Amino acid sequence: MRVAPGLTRPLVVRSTLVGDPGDLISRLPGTAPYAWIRRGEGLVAWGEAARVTVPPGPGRFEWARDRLSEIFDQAHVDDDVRAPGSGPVAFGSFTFDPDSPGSVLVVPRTILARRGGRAWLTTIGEELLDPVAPIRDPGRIRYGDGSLTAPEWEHAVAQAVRRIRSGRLAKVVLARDLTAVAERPIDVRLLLSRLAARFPECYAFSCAGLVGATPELLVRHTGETIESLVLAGTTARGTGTADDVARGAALFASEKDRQEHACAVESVRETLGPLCAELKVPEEPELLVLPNVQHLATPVTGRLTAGISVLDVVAAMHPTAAVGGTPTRTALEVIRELEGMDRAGYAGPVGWVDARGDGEWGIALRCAQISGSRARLFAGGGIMAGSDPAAELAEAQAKIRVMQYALEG
Ligand SMILES: C=C(O[C@@H]1C=C(C(=O)O)C=C[C@H]1O)C(=O)O
Repeated sequence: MRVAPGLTRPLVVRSTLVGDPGDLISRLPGTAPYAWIRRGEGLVAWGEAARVTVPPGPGRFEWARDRLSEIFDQAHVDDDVRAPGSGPVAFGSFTFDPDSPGSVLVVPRTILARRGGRAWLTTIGEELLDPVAPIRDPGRIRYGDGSLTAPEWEHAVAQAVRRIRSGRLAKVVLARDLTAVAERPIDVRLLLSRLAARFPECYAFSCAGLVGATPELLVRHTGETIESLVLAGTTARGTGTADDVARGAALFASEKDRQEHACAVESVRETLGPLCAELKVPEEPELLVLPNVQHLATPVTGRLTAGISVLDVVAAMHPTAAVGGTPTRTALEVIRELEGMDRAGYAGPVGWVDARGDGEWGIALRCAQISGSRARLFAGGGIMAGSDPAAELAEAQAKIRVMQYALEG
């Protein structure tokens, strides 16, 4: 754990109600912004009061929770707001693979939040004046292959299908990466504002260089209540209304996609069941229509038995079969073997947690890892016995377009 220079421990935290701050993203000063926003509500943050660098390995979520509790328990908190996300908050990103380095929790120095029509400001230590630097366009973007070319990735999908047909596993999610190089440094705020405007249904997020707009809520924890939105099963948007509706109906009727979705819902039911006194899982999925794709979606709600942190729920749930596969352990082996890359934060949990243990965590999809003028874009899809490599490649490309749009407008 590291406390920022110039700050004393214990941290001195103050949350106060403020007038409507307008568009939250426009208030971000520029360097290393943090964000979690949906439909104009959520949290933006900047600066760094403390950082927990999480070592890889089993038990990493519990380890991170304990280090964070040490910081939060000692803090002097003056909180007039008393809402989920008021008082000290940590933003976090965990790698998909427990054995990969790069998981982190950061307690920002300044947080601006809006929830249910109220807005508040949380500051740690002395209030700093953070001038908002103008947003700059990154200029032309040049793309390149990541670890695998498109044909190599199709080949990996075909191999996954063979492993599934041989009975080794029922489902595996395979992903690929693309590289992007801009003419100038990439301003995360530009990506966030484009994503939030175009994908208001999704959670626009930014944490430690991982930026995206995910439709998939891993878990929202408020008091005793938890919510999750399970996604799996995807089709493209149509060329017109009739085509759009027909594609949605075909997705809903597709046995392959319904089975793929059922795997994801089952993995969530199995992990949340033991934690909940009550768990509601609808019998049938809904259709979630996004600007680029349509998904089968199941909203799950539950009431927790014990007062546990959202990080404990994340620990139990990750990786769901929406991004890993069924059975999980075999799917992880196949992913490591066939993808030829480290997913880093892609498909890992990303979100925030407060000192009460409330928080919101998504699965980091439709995202890119940004570093200066470079980006690594990721997307994938669930592979079943009936998957067609060319169709899977097209689906991954449709998903990757989210971040291409964020970069290019
Ligand atoms: C793996 C991704 O998305 C996941 C896979 C889906 C699918 O295969 O149908 C749908 C939603 C997500 O759970 C991605 O966006 O990269």
